[in-house]
Amino acid sequence: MTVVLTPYWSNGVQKLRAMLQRKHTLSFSRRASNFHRTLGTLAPPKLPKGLTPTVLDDETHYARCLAQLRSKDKPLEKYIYLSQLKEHDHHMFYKLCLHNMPEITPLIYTPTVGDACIQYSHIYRKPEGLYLSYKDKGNLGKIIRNWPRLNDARISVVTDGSRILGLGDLGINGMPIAIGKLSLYVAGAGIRPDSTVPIVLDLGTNNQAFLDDPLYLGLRQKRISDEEMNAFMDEFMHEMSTAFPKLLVQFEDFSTDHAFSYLERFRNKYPVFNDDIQGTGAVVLSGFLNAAKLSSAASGRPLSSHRILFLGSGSAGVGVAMQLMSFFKLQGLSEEEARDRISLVDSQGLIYNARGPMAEHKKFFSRRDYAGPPLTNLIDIIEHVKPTALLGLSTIKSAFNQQVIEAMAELNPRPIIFPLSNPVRLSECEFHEAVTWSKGQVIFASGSPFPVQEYQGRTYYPGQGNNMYIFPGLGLAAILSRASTVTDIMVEASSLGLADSLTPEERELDMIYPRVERIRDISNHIACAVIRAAQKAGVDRNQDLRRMNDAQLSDFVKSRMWIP
Ligand SMILES: NC(=O)c1ccc[n+]([C@@H]2O[C@H](COP(=O)([O-])OP(=O)(O)OC[C@H]3O[C@@H](n4cnc5c(N)ncnc54)[C@H](O)[C@@H]3O)[C@@H](O)[C@H]2O)c1
Ligand SMILES: O=C(O)C[C@H](O)C(=O)O
Ligand SMILES: [Mg+2]
Repeated sequence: MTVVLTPYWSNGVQKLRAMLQRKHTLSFSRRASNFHRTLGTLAPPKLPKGLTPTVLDDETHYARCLAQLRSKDKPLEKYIYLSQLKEHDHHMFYKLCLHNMPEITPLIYTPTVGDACIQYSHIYRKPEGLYLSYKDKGNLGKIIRNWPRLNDARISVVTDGSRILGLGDLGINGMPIAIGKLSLYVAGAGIRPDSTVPIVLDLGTNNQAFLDDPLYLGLRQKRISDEEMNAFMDEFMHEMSTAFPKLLVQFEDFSTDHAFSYLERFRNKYPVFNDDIQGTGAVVLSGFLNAAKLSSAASGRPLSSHRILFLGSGSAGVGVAMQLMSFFKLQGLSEEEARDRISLVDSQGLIYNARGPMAEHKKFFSRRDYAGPPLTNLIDIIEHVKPTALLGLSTIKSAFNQQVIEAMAELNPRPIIFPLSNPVRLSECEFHEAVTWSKGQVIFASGSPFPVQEYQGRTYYPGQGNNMYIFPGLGLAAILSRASTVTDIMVEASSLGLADSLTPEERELDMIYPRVERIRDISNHIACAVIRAAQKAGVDRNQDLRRMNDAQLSDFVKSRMWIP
């Protein structure tokens, strides 16, 4: 056996202990002779004094870390603990994640990551990603090349912090969103930790409280103009593609206008996708496919007869509405007919043509068959549209109140209610409310997690309609197939793959999304579907995968997943 001691010594005694423990179970300082025997001819190294007599073995240390985590009362303290664990021992961090997904996901991701963002400049310990500011313009290439693992980089989540969850403009404090998404890439799809690059673009902030906060880490200036931002983004994307030729870029939490405009500007030039538009669209289409079947089974009405009402018409609302067009097209409806099944509401009420000028992204779904007067009350809108499904991407807490849920339950034996805004405190309604007010009939999915609910002797399982089910598998597929672009068909394939991944037991329980504990299997399933879609579109630069049959492809995807 070859044992190279030097690097372990230089890295510290704890790592030597960990290495030894992985191979042997000996108590290092007490049994030096044993140690000597096990390592053959190597002389026992001189140990620094003062170590614990018990060697850390993985299982005991895992139990210790979990106990340390659980000993903290506040989610934000748990977040800080986990960040430090990740920095110091990323194997243990991901082991904890993988074995406790339902407990840890809400800590490293929504809802706690929202608090971590708000507090970021206060809880900050050390840099955890790449920070590029407007002051660096003209020099972005040099700074990007400072990234220590240039050749390993495969996936970057980039935010400009301008619309973090439903919390608004958080400037440079958006960094934890990029970090959290990438942690889920690693946990959920086995992307190698070394290949992830979290990036925040600091282009100023319009958040006055942050500008006034002496601890705020970002530039102390208002956001730059659209023209300045376009020039910055062009330089940024160009430099990223030359520094990291194999990188996929995920745009995250850009304010709605920029979310749409940068997706259009770059999607045919570089491998990029927008998580809030495309990832959310895919995850909701998937849940809706399963929900509509349950709802139609109860009502006896065909799938093609569903009508969907959206509260919220930003990047997420419109992104989901666009993706749900596929639901109706899959039922044989034309583009026109599909569009007529979808109605959108924004802060001024139902969106219709005669209302007057509107943002570009709202025009497609603006109703032509209604001339006014303006409908601003949600109950009036529900009575007018008679939806089978009500989806919330509005950031308006409690917008789906008792009256709203009861109105939906009156119209439908099994109403579909998806309050998708994040974090949990901005959710349009809570799970227990939807269950109680609909008398147990609701088919429910929310953006952030809610606990399981008992109602009249039955257990109800909330779905989590969050893009976290999609992006890990979609990203893994794009990386393994070396996709030159991320096409709409690939995004749709991720959605159909997810819808298809429920087990018979999950379906039996009326679940519309699979259990998050199975995330790696789900990501594998999604990745295979997306790779096939990339192959059909001819955007796969790694064409070796074309020769594999489905079983071989799935084994290959699994074999490429990093395991802590
Ligand atoms: N579940 C998920 O996976 C997921 C994914 C992406 C975004 N989201 C959530 O969706 C929400 C919206 O994101 P976005 O990017 O579209 O933001 P956005 O700010 O662009 O959109 C919000 C929309 O809500 C509308 N709105 C605001 N107040 C309203 C009111 N009183 N009545 C009706 N409509 C109102 C606005 O007009 C706008 O159309 C956020 O909370 C975000 O966290 C969830
Ligand atoms: O980050 C999330 O939890 C989902 C989504 O991307 C959002 O912006 O809300
Ligand atoms: Mg987002």
